[in-house]
Amino acid sequence: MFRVMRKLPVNVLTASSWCNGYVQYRRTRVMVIKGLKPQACSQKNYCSLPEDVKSLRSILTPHISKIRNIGIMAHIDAGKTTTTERMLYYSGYTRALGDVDDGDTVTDFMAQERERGITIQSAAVTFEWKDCRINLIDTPGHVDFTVEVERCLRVLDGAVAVFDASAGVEAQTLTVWRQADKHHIPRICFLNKMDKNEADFAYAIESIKQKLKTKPLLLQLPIGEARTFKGVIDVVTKEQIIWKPTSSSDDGKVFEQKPLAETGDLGLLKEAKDARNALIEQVADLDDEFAELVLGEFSENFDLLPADKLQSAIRRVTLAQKAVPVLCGSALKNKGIQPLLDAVVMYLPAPNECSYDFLQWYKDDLCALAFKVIHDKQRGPLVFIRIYSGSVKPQSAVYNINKNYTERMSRVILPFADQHVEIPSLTAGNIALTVGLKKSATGDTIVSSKSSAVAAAHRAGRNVERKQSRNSEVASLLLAGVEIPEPVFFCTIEPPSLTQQPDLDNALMCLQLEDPSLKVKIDPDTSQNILCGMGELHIEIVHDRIKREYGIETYLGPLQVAYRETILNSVQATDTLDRTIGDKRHLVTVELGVSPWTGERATIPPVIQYAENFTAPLHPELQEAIENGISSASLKGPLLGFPIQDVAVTVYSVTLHPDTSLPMVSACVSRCMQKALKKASKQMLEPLMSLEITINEDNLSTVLADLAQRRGKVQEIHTRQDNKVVVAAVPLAEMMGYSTALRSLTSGSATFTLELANYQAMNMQEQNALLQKRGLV
Ligand SMILES: Nc1nc2c(ncn2[C@@H]2O[C@H](COP(=O)(O)OP(=O)(O)OP(=O)(O)O)[C@@H](O)[C@H]2O)c(=O)[nH]1
Repeated sequence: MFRVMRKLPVNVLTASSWCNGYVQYRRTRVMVIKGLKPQACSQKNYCSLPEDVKSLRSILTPHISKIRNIGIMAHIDAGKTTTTERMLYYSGYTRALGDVDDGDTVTDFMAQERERGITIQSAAVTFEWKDCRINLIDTPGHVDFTVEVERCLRVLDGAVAVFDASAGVEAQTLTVWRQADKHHIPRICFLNKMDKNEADFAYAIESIKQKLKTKPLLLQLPIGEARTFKGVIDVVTKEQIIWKPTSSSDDGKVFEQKPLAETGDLGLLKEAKDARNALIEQVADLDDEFAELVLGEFSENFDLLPADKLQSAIRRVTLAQKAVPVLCGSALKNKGIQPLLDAVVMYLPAPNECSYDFLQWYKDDLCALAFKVIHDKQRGPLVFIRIYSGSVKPQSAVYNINKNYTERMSRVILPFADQHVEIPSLTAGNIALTVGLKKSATGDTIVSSKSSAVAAAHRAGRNVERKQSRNSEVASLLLAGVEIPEPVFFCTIEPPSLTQQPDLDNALMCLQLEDPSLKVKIDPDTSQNILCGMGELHIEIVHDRIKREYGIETYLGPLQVAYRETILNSVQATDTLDRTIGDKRHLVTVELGVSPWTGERATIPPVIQYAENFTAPLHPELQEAIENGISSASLKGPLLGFPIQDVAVTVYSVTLHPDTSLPMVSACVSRCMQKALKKASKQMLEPLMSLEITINEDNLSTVLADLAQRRGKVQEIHTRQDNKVVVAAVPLAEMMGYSTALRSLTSGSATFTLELANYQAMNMQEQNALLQKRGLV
């Protein structure tokens, strides 16, 4: 029935740590699903549920308790891809074991994409294991407070952490582990590469204890070491599981599982009993219900304790994140993956076992999070959504809270195996691929209607209709979505010829939907496109993607820091605009004042107040025109034209000739505000970054000396394992090329993360130097 799916290893460049300004290029294997066009299609490229595929039918409407939304996280090269591939193979998702070694080039990849009009990356693959539906969600390999990682972790209910058993916990494992801690995600550890000569089970366990500060629950012990590694002892059931090649295949599908008591291997049996007793004691320490059971009925002989009682207790402590089950195997040698899948089903939570605060606001209404957008050249954007409550149906209108926009979801698809199965509806807990949502971007929250959002907001104690409600605070409250940091770098981007401008605009629009940390603006003076991103390499990667994926060779202007401007004193101004257009006289006089805003939180849109003597209630359209004028003036500060921050505007009076149009009012307000800003004492604000560098002690003094030259202020130096961790605040302007500089200072042994802390006032000397550089002093 299914066409063969082949996984093509393709090297592409992916951005990892985008929002910290520190991006690493990495070669990633992208899953390309071949034979997309199903055989029994009701419509082109779509397939209704094939009648003869019973298993499909059974998993299309699983009970929520039978769903697992999981991710696989790992340090680079720990075996994430190989493990995932085996999972897909044993579940029947793929028909052949994929080739993990590098092979095809990016060009081949692009050719594939062109040929079929779509590339399905492994953003979320759905497969069946036992009677559960597993949605495996891709998590990026390199992570550190990134939008990419945030969006993935946001939709995961559980995760498998894969380790190289010869290396134990590596740097990136620590980072992803911390991220998962932050999102309270229950985990299972898989010690991979047990076939390697250097594999060391005990060492890996110790490093999990020491470095991750967690309690590993040894659910398995390896049988054999390195080349002789052939299987595992299941500590919970006291069984041995041995993978033996058959005469026809060595794909690991066949394995032998039997109680150790029957094998006659007394050594292994003793090992299993000791490990089981230790496990029971450990779990009893963490779970009162289990402790009662063990100390009562089974205190004399733990051997009599049924495996299912122990499994239930392990599940409870795993979900409570008091401990982490550990399994082992060798993905490459096809050993240990089926028990790992069993453990995913058994110990990781179903969506209804995870608590999400915002669910109470929506009750049974739809609430879903768009977590990935991919572009299909024929069908437009395909949006992956995680449904938290309610359900989605094809041909239904949905409301996007972030965009304040209602749009139609034309199709709901389950990307199952190599088929896109159209489904009539999908309920809470599921991951769906939707067609028709043209404006929805990564991180947006989708609900059934605007009134449903308003009702949810009321339940959450907020009023969505209020003017201030579109601010990010309320949006994130309603969505519990992904927090998108403000871009801190920008540059101009131009197509090779004006005829390609529409193509470039389209490419930029598509990329923005996929990557919410990328922003594109138009320079009002030059009409050039301005690309705003989170770091030097973020912008480089966007540049590269436009070339590779859209075939446009663009030119980037010099990279610049996104400064802001503010004022230090209160000033008033008056302005009059008097123009006659045709037979109409547009006459308006505006009087307003600007002053520094001293609220708790920094604000970019100016805080607008109306003077008390503004007696007559303003017509809403006139008010909108006035406020439009204020916001347009605030985008261009009086010093260098950067946006204004922390300014309050008081409108004293607006006097109009009856024929005056609203755009004229906006223009006059804008001009008057610019006049006021110019009169005030002005201050440049620069982005201040918080920097964390992990280095070995030998490099500490060199790195500190370099930081001092970059106007960095060291806030803390502490020890992490054998390394020193330096925490500092450094102006972004001093961090250009830091990745290369740090590499050369430490011979490549250091790593760093960079995050926007806030905007700080520049001292007069620095400010003058900057203005001088721009020829303004
Ligand atoms: N010996 C051994 N090698 C393995 C095992 N699993 C994976 N490898 C090898 O380790 C290398 C990296 O494996 P991948 O599966 O690509 O690891 P990854 O974590 O996905 O790597 P990135 O995507 O680059 O982060 C490949 O050469 C694999 O063949 C294993 O169980 N044993």
